[in-house]
Amino acid sequence: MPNLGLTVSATTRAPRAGEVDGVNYHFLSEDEFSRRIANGDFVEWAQVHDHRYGTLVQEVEQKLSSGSSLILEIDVQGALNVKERFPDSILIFIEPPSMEVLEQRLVGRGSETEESLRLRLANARHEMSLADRYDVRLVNDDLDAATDELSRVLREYERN
Ligand SMILES: Nc1ncnc2c1ncn2[C@@H]1O[C@H](COP(=O)(O)OP(=O)(O)OP(=O)(O)O)[C@@H](O)[C@H]1O
Ligand SMILES: Nc1nc2c(ncn2[C@@H]2O[C@H](COP(=O)(O)O)[C@@H](O)[C@H]2O)c(=O)[nH]1
Repeated sequence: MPNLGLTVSATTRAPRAGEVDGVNYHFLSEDEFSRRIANGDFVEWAQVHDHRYGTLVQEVEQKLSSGSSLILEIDVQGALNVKERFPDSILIFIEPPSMEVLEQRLVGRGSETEESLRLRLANARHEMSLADRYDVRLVNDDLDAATDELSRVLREYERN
């Protein structure tokens, strides 16, 4: 398995129950996020759903300097920007088995209002319409099977 580092993004979204600052995200105020943009601190950032999310240059440099390849878990806008800036990057589109299953999962998480649930589902539909711009598509039905498939894809790209 390749040596992989997962970057911790910055976001203006409020932490969910159990989320820890610096582990799940760097949780920033709107002002701080704007200041970081002006400072050139982001490799990419995007407005996703109702909040801003971005990949910090510092996170990327830190992980790369430790010899890791990087995984960015980011939205479609961010992914396409990264591909343009780093053409060697591999875009893997991880999709739910169906919109119904995605809705059940989001409702089960208990994190969304009716309004934010509708917004996330509409955005998911839009993101899925762009999935053919990705290098690989992977259906996340059974979690263990999807994890195995992701490992297989990563190993395959590591070899090439
Ligand atoms: N294979 C799976 N089986 C069961 N539940 C899953 C599986 N994969 C993800 N989930 C759960 O589904 C919910 C939604 O996950 P997902 O990553 O799609 O959410 P999200 O990050 O909010 O989506 P988005 O990228 O659209 O913002 C989470 O609670 C997650 O734990
Ligand atoms: N363009 C970016 N998108 C990001 C980044 N970090 C996360 N995300 C995407 O945001 C949504 C919502 O995430 P959630 O934690 O609120 O459910 C999801 O699609 C993430 O992939 C980022 O740094 N840049």
